[in-house]
Amino acid sequence: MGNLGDNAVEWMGMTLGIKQPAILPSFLCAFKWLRAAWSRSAFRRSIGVRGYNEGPAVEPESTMSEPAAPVPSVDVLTIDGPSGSGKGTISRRVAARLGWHYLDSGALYRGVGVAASWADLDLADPAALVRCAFDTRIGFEDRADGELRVIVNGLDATDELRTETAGAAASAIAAVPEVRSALKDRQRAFRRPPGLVADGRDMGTVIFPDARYKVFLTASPEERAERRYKQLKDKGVSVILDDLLREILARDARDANRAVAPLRPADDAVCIDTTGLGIDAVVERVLALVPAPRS
Ligand SMILES: Nc1ncnc2c1ncn2[C@@H]1O[C@H](COP(=O)(O)OP(=O)(O)OP(=O)(O)O)[C@@H](O)[C@H]1O
Ligand SMILES: Nc1ccn([C@@H]2O[C@H](COP(=O)(O)O)[C@@H](O)[C@H]2O)c(=O)n1
Repeated sequence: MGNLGDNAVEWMGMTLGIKQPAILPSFLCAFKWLRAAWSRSAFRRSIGVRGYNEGPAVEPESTMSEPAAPVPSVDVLTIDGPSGSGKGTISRRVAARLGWHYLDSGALYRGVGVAASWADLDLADPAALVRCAFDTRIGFEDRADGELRVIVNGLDATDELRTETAGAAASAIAAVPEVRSALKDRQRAFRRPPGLVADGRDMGTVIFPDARYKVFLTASPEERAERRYKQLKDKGVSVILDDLLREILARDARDANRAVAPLRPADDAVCIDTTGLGIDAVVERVLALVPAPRS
């Protein structure tokens, strides 16, 4: 398997079966960055600079059984990318800095996957999975220590959700088109003033195609596996690095090659390769795209 995470063009090349010369992806990414920066600054001039609003960075309680109508006028920053590229970490920090809401869309897929396994559902039974997607209550609690806890059907399932087993189950059910449809409105319901940072695989392409700001994060598979390894080790979970790398590559391949909403950068996304870049540096790179006064 080639390096899946270097940049957006490589992802597209993989999907199309084209092998890109090594230099081309970086060049095209840089070109896209410049083009996007140009159009954003032109747009900014036409509307003026928005004000800063204080607001919760995290959806306090799921509204999933009663999705609100989407509010297209509310600013959205989408952050898509493969597993371990840092979407969750960067999105939470950026949302906190902007005072915007935050949507961890992967937690929805993971939550449904875990609920399906609790109910002993057959992952190959789409009808049962769709029912489960509609019935599962998923809420988020922002802890004082900055950790986001995920509550599935009233139970704190955060630790179970973060396992690679839950990730693989989520990836399997996420390939079922009807499950994706069932979760669409729930995700759009997170779009509320003053703004939303949404992380996932199809935030910029399918769920919020009209988002004003779009980022696609990548990093080499090896670095992503190392990050995950360290993350799990810090939590006292014993894992083997090579196994993690294999699992991450398998999940990336499934997410990128599925028929519906495959993992890929939106045409107007800014690609950031975070290999060798620290968290703070990535946060600043993302914040630089959003022209709002902030602390
Ligand atoms: N730029 C970075 N440099 C070093 N470590 C990072 C960086 N970004 C994220 N990390 C760390 O990598 C780990 C995985 O990050 P995170 O969970 O945010 O990735 P993700 O893209 O949301 O993954 P997934 O899609 O599997 O949920 C975390 O421990 C996080 O602290
Ligand atoms: N917008 C999304 C978000 C997630 N998925 C699927 O869920 C899996 C777990 O997501 P994490 O971000 O928590 O790692 C992921 O591998 C995808 O299969 C999705 O399809 N669309």
